[in-house]
Amino acid sequence: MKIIKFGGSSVANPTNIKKVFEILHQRSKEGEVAVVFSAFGGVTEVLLKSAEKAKLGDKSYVEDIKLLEDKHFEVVKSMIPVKLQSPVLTYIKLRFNELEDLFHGIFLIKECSARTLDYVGSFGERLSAYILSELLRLEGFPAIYLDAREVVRTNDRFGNAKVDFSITNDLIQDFFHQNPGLKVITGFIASTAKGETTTLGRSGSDYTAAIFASALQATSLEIWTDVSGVMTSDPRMVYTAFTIPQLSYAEAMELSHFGAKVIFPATMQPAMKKGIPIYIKNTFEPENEGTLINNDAPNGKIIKGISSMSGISLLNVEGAGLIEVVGVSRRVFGALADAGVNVILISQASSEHSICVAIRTTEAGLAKEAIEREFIYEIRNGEMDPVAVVSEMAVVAAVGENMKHNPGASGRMFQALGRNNVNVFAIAQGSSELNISAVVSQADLQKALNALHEAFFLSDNKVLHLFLVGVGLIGKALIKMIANQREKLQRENDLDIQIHGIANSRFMAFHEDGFDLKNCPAPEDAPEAEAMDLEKFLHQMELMNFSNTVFVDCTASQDVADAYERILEAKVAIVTPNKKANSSSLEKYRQLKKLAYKRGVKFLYETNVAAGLPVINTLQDLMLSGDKVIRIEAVLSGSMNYIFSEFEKGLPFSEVVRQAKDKGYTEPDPRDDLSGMDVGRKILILGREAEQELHFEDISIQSMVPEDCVETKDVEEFFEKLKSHDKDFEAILEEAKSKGEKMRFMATLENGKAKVGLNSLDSSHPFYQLKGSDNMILFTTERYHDFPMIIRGPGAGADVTAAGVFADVIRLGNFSR
Ligand SMILES: NC(=O)C1=CN([C@@H]2O[C@H](COP(=O)(O)OP(=O)(O)OC[C@H]3O[C@@H](n4cnc5c(N)ncnc54)[C@H](O)[C@@H]3O)[C@@H](O)[C@H]2O)C=CC1
Ligand SMILES: N[C@@H](CC=O)C(=O)O
Ligand code: NA
Repeated sequence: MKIIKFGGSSVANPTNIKKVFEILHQRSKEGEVAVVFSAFGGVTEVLLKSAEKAKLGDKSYVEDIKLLEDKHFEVVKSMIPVKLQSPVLTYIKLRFNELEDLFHGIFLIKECSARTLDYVGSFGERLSAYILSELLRLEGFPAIYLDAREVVRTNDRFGNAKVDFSITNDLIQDFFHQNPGLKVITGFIASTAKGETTTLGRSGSDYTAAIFASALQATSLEIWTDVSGVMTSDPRMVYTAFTIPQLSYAEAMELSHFGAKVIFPATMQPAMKKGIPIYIKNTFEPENEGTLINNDAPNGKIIKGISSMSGISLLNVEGAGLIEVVGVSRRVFGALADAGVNVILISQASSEHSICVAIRTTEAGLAKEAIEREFIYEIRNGEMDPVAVVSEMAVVAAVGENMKHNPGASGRMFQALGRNNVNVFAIAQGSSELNISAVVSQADLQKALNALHEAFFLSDNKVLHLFLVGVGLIGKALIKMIANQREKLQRENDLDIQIHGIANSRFMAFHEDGFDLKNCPAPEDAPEAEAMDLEKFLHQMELMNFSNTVFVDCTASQDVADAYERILEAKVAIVTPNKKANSSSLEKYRQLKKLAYKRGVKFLYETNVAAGLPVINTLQDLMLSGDKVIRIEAVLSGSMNYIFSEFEKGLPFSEVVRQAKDKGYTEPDPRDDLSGMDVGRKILILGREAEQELHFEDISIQSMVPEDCVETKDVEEFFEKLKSHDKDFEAILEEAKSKGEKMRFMATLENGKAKVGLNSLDSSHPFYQLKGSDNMILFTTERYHDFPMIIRGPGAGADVTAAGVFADVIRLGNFSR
């Protein structure tokens, strides 16, 4: 015998009911079944609310009841042939006549006792199970309607009655013995010995099913609902949550105690006692295996699920007067119990200085008052502080039997929370080691759940959540590279990269699950694109509150760079090719580094200098290993090197500058390159990385921008004007040529002073050989003294730059968890 229970959503309308029949056809082929039904979706709520309305003298209950009647009529009219409808419609009509009388009575006397309310509530299941039994007969099942009030005996605690199992079991067994056929049972309702109607409380229909399963020694109990079993976490907050295939009874109890409201622990009790396996299945996705709850859930992962509870407040009872005083906790919890406050979590440190309890925020005022009343004298005498209440809290809990055998569970849990900047306010773990709970702020809940979910379930895959500002040349190339490498990274590096936010200077867009990177839209073409607003962009990034969030700045914008402090402060890592932050004031540069360190996040900017060439990392390694930089000589501009080496071939200067821009070597505004500003910024950054106190004013820069080209209204006009100077540049070229030399735009740094400008070099100089967008950096240090360390290669362009940014992102993967 198998007991199968369908919830309200499974029988909410004819379409759903047909799905239920398919399942029952299939199940009854496998052996004997009995079926328990809830009321049609939403019916019980309306009944109870209408009773409340009637009690308050609100006549609109009449319409509510009429609508309910229609709802039931409709099911019959659409599912039963006209000729056969009459007796079923009559049954419904009679029940609603009864209901009308009942409500009229409530309306008149303005009173509705718990007993009456149970009677009102019983109509939902009585109607649904009766109608469904008739429908099942038409479907060819030998269906027998069973009003559970005939067999389930309870005491008279109306609203939440206690079952008398010895009588109930006998009655159920007798009924089944005497009535062969498919029993179609009303969930939720029962009766007292005197025949008064009672109900079984929250999730009462599940309980009914478990009672029958237990009485009949069923082989299994199936609970069919609208979700595919118990999930690893709340899928509305954790998009990667998945169905847990198997749970032990204890694990299911722990999980459902918190967020996972698929089953209600008490309802499992009768089935659990008999060791009957419980399946949680989805009526709308019957092929999904769902969750099996039984005694021998295999222990694979360290934990089975992560649940949560919102709307929590923390009460802190604290004071020197508590130390080594016996009976304090009895008084605290006694006061709370007397006030009817439910305690969700308790934590007391061994110093005994404070006791901390988590309760529902709705009960916080009451709780504070109750404790302060109890300790009125201690508080007056200053032995104890007034009770501190912190609201807007939530509880997250990692649940699983396997934690008993795994010392690393709490380490992993708190590491994941800490790394993601989730502050933990209180911790509790029972000695059963089935559950570790932490109290966090409500604002951090989603991040906490995701961080834990990743740490425990996706541990084979770290996920970086990117927010990319500046989808220009470099930004686009970066997206393409990530798209192409993503699978390999997942497979071979256990790393996944998702992009949740994209922006250019005009538009921004977001995607909860991450954009489809193979077909990533431009920000302006993305669904729900909106005008770019940096403040809003950051706010949205913070709201999404992912673990391992990375802000990628591929703009050349000062405004974006100015936001880095705030971003690091929020424990979000930054990767950027934008030089503006590191080349602003020395204090700012130092402050950003300090902040990143303090907040435990990375700020990576390898592409600030020489694009993807490993210059910054190399210099940092030299410094960390104790070397000292004596001199840096470098060609640091890909565009300037391209311009001056291509120019030799005979094209007009302005034309070559345009080519450099078209090839993606220049800054968004090529005057930044020609003016030496870009190289100035780079040598400044190198100097600072070499631990020198370098300010921008310490750099002398020779600009190559003719005076009348400085103030042009846009880049086009600049190119126009530049043409008129082609002759001047040719003259410079001729002079170098006449000496057998080449022009190189260089930067040098020595003795705390930096110089940037055009030099004419003979063939003995290492820079003489440079071609195209090449950069070359010579580090003369204490260790590399006689011969400098040399780094050379293309130092500008979309691919080499995006690749450098990408490498920084991948590097972050090594730090994250
Ligand atoms: N092109 C190259 O070879 C190299 C470039 N870089 C740096 O990479 C950065 C990007 O360069 P490119 O992609 O070539 O420039 P780009 O002009 O093609 O792209 C810049 C993007 O940033 C967006 N943007 C500008 N201000 C913005 C703001 N306030 N908010 C949002 N978006 C904004 C623009 O709309 C554009 O989409 C620059 O900082 C540049 O110095 C670094 C190394 C090499
Ligand atoms: N415009 C720069 C590239 C970015 O740093 C260059 O030409 O080197
Ligand atoms: Na670099």
